[in-house]
Amino acid sequence: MAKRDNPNREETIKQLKEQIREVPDFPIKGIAFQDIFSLLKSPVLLKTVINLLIEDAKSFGTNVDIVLGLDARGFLIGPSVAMALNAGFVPVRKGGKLPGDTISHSFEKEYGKDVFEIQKDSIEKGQNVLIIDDLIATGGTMLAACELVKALGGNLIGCQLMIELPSLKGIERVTKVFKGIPFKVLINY
Ligand SMILES: O=P(O)(O)OC[C@H]1O[C@H](OP(=O)(O)OP(=O)(O)O)[C@H](O)[C@@H]1O
Ligand SMILES: Nc1ncnc2[nH]cnc12
Repeated sequence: MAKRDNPNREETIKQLKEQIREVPDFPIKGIAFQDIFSLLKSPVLLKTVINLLIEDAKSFGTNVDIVLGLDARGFLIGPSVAMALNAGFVPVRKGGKLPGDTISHSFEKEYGKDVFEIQKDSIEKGQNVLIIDDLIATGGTMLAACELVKALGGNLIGCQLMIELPSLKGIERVTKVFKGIPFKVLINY
């Protein structure tokens, strides 16, 4: 959407950012944790942030078949965006949570190691997939999700975030591997 269609966008994003609480030394020492729950508890701001994410998702300009949400905070926003795009929702879950045949990918994030899983039949070959999560820090999490989409033969059309921590260069890391993949971010730090 062109800037003139939503002249208050920048101001609104600034207001959203002000409501995200920073918690020092969580979950481990040295991490400045950006807590989105201090924003989502407001009925007005919840609606605002979801509507802006929907606006961003539509601006990828490609028909999306599947919105892929990342465990767990990606689940808070993914289904609303999927509904607005008339797309389906598929979860990527932490290890051992999904029934049936799955594939997995290990990764490292800002504050530890983890493993992601996806159900083998959740994406059909060639389906257009948009990945959504609340935040990108080092990019380890998003990179793992991109690898899972690739392994299932999905057509990755983009990655969408509510928040980017640019100093950790996560987008740079992902786009080095998945060249040319577009990113959309609502709030930068
Ligand atoms: O860019 P990275 O350094 O990989 O970090 C980003 C990831 O870290 C957080 O998830 P977390 O694993 O804490 O899970 P949660 O959503 O269950 O809280 C966040 O929601 C992202 O998914
Ligand atoms: N600094 C941070 N705040 C919130 N979630 C995160 N995930 C990874 N790094 C994070």
